[in-house]
Formats: sequence, C-alpha cells, structure tokens
Amino acid sequence: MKKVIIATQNKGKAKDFEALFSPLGYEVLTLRDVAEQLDVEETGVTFEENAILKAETVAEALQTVVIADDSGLEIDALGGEPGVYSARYAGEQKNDDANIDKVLENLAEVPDSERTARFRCVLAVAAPGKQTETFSGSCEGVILTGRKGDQGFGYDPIFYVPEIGKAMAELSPEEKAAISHRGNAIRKLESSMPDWLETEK
Ligand SMILES: O=c1[nH]c(=O)c2ncn([C@@H]3O[C@H](COP(=O)(O)OP(=O)(O)OP(=O)(O)O)[C@@H](O)[C@H]3O)c2[nH]1
Ligand SMILES: [Mg+2]
Repeated sequence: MKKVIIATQNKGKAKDFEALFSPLGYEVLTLRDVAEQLDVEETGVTFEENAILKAETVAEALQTVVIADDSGLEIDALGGEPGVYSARYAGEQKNDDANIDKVLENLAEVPDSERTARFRCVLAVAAPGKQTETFSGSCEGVILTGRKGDQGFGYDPIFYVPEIGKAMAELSPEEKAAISHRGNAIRKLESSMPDWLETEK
C-alpha cells in the first residue's frame, strides 16, 4: 500500500486524513508513527507560515516528502479568534474541552445571528530540494450554544454546518471529509499535484 506522512501530533487530524486518503489507496502515517520526538514550535502568525514550518522541518529531518496541516477556527464576533491559536486557546496544555468552554463563555451574550465562524486549513507539501507548495480550504458555520455529537475533535461539537443541518461532531469521518476545510484543501492538492508523492522513499 502507498504511504503518506502527515507531520502532525494530533490524533483527530490523523483520523480526518485517514478518511480522506484511504479511498485513494494510501496508508496514513503521522509523527506518532515515524518521529514521535519531533515537535515543531509554531512560531508563525499565519496558518500558512506554520504549515510551511512544520512541513519543511519534518521533510528535512526524515529526508522524504511530507504534508503538514495548520488549521483553526475563526469566529467573527471575536475578531477572528482563536485563529492560529485555536489549539492553545485555553492554555498550552491544548485541551479541546477547555477551549470549547472558553469559546462558549466568550460568546455567552452573542445572539444566534452573529455567531458566524469558519474553519480554515492550510496544507503544506514539502520535500528535500523541492519548492514547498501550499493549499487552503475553509468551511463556513455557526457556533452553537452547547455541545452536540461525539465524533471528530477540537471544536467540532459546537460548530454547526447550516449546509448539512448538523454539528460537525454529528458527522461520520466520511461525511466530514466531504465538506470540511481539510477535505477542501486536500481536493485542491490532489487536482494540482497528482504526482506529489514521486519523491517518497
Ligand atoms: O473542531 C475542529 N475540527 C477540525 O477539523 C479542526 N481543525 C483544526 N481545529 C482546531 O485548530 C487546532 C489546530 O492547531 P494546529 O494546526 O496547530 O494543530 P495541532 O497543534 O492540534 O496539531 P499539529 O498538527 O500542529 O501537531 C486544533 O487543535 C483544533 O483546536 C479543528 N477543530
Ligand atoms: Mg500545532
């Protein structure tokens, strides 16, 4: 089976990538499988900067092609927060539950009509000696006033997708892949770089 390396420590992202890559005949490997000690510090201030930083550092260390994902939630009523700080919104321990509580508290007084938000994802594909390429995707939604569903990860239980009439955490991995920011970015990657794995060892 063909393999793809995703430069992530996030198990939730890994599941999303599995739903997206298994239909294409790829096994998904993450840092947990190939280089657990590699934790890249995210010093960028945009998704693009952080995605490139993660992809290039890991591609160099492993001497092979890798994909990195930097993503997050932008809430309009909070001026685009938590944005690139989505994973660390409630503190460096990266606790999804605490992050959701903080969003719900900050939006407590905000009416339904002003709870618009979007997930953004930037994928960077890097390989030694090659120009790094990036692809972005987004998904529009509305922040709920409480949690719904038990699938997915991160803010999925409070992210309502009007297009489907469900919270992201109520969708199966395949349903999420069809409409998510990550799915949209991967579909762009596939259509513009069909031979992107050619440098894989
Ligand atoms: O409900 C969600 N559904 C999603 O589909 C999603 N995608 C991103 N996010 C949030 O944004 C952070 C990414 O931050 P991030 O790109 O730095 O990743 P991370 O630090 O978790 O792992 P790594 O890939 O860097 O190792 C994540 O932790 C989440 O809080 C999501 N939340
Ligand atoms: Mg991160």
